[in-house]
Amino acid sequence: MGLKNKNIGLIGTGKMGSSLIRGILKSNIVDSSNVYASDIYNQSLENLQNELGINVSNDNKQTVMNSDIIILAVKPQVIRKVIAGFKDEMTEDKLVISIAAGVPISEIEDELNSGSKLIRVMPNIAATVGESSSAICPGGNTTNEDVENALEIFKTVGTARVVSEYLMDAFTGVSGSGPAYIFPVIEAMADGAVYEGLDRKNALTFAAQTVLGAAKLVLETDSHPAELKDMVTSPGGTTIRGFHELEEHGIRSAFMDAVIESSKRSRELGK
Ligand SMILES: NC(=O)C1=CN([C@@H]2O[C@H](COP(=O)(O)OP(=O)(O)OC[C@H]3O[C@@H](n4cnc5c(N)ncnc54)[C@H](OP(=O)(O)O)[C@@H]3O)[C@@H](O)[C@H]2O)C=CC1
Ligand SMILES: O=C(O)[C@@H]1CCC=N1
Repeated sequence: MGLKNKNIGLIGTGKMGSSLIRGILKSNIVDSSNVYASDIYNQSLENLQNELGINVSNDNKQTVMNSDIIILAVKPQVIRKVIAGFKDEMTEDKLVISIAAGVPISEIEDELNSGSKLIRVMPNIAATVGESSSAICPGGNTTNEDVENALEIFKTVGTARVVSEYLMDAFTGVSGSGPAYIFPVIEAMADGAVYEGLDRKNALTFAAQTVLGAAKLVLETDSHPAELKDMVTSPGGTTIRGFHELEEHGIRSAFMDAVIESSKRSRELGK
């Protein structure tokens, strides 16, 4: 039971694949000798091998043959072609985990041999620093142990919970894509501080720590964000002046629309 002595394979070592490899190895749930990775981009493989000591190959079949759990971290647009290339190496004991945005479980199961075990996951790039929030959705042929293994892998890189598949597009909108909506917020807040005379390094550090602190307050207190906002906002003070400015620029609808459009795009990618 558990991941001890299991081999984990990554197909696709781009931004998300390499983020997961780094996160998983940092947690020591498996040894680097238990990790196999393949990609068509040689330089990223060579870098990962030199830096982390994992097994690498240009041949996805090698990864599948050597692995008990195979994480598919290629773009949704190529996932069907990638599966077609390795499906002959699949056996019923192997578990495939797809992190492709939008692509439904039924479509991937159709591409794999019948009876194949599949789990769909939506993590995010904060896996690199152990702070992903991953939504996990098991396919029909998986066992409780498979789900436990997937939870263990994705809990090493942040939080992870099992969700219903019909909500995966919404999780993609808010959490998969979400970090990209917050980075410009941090940069723009730092820009404001630079405008006011702070040096860039301090401006970025203070802006990022402020976002981290605000997120922790939401997660670790039972308070509604509006209540927390009111705690900062003194009557006639500094915060309400800044807040009025944000409201004038339609901050809430901008962020809501970003998540809604991202979720819509996730649904489109599945068609
Ligand atoms: N980036 C993110 O924050 C998140 C991404 N995802 C999902 O993760 C998946 C990967 O995204 P991301 O890491 O951003 O994409 P990347 O393009 O950075 O990584 C994909 C990697 O797969 C490689 N690749 C392409 N074809 C093959 C093939 N036939 N065999 C093996 N490797 C191949 C690509 O090589 P090359 O570049 O040469 O084509 C690239 O290195 C996507 O499905 C995405 O929806 C999910 C959550 C968050
Ligand atoms: O932009 C994308 O399509 C991927 C999926 C979620 C985050 N990045």
